[in-house]
Amino acid sequence: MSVPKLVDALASAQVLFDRATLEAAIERIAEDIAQAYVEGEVPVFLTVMNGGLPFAAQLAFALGERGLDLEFDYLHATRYRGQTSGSGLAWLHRPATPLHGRKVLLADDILDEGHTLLAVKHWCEDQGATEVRTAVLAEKLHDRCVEGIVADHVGVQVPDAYVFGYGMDYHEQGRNLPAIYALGD
Ligand SMILES: O=P(O)(O)OC[C@H]1O[C@H](OP(=O)(O)OP(=O)(O)O)[C@H](O)[C@@H]1O
Ligand code: HPA
Repeated sequence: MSVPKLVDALASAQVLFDRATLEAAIERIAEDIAQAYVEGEVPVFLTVMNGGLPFAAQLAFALGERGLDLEFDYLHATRYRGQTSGSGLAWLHRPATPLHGRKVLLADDILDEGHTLLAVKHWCEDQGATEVRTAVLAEKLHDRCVEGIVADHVGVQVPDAYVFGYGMDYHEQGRNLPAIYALGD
């Protein structure tokens, strides 16, 4: 089966948030997060790959600028696998850093139905993390979110449409677009 083309999606897509707006949102999140830790604390900073990568990188710099050191690790859990609707969550990589007794800061691109963040948060707690703080660049507005998960820090709210760019893929394309787009009809 042929892969839908990014160029065709872009032709009918709508820009929801441009780069400057997203960068400002990340600075705002960083300000709040930096205040949530006491001096000298070093949380384990877990990037949820792949989509969380651009957001996590920018957030990490913004936190470094504010004097918060981070211990980096990452995980890869996926339930969309390049498609525009989700199914069962598959773990492709788990963090190697022991989480027992540690504070964890999770960074992901989007909280949509919430299954991914909820499962990852529970897993960190099962590993013995003393606190799991969650930060997402975007939160999708609808009433299909699984119970028990609310992101602690949210950059922007997006409408109930498939969105891509700034880490999020359109059939594994467009992750490095420096804006968030909503897919058109
Ligand atoms: O709130 P949910 O409905 O669970 O969806 C959110 C998750 O879906 C996307 O990951 P995806 O499965 O597409 O993996 P990817 O980051 O590798 O693209 C996104 O990066 C989040 O991790
Ligand atoms: O709207 C979305 N776009 C990209 N990836 C996603 N993962 C969950 N929802 C989305």
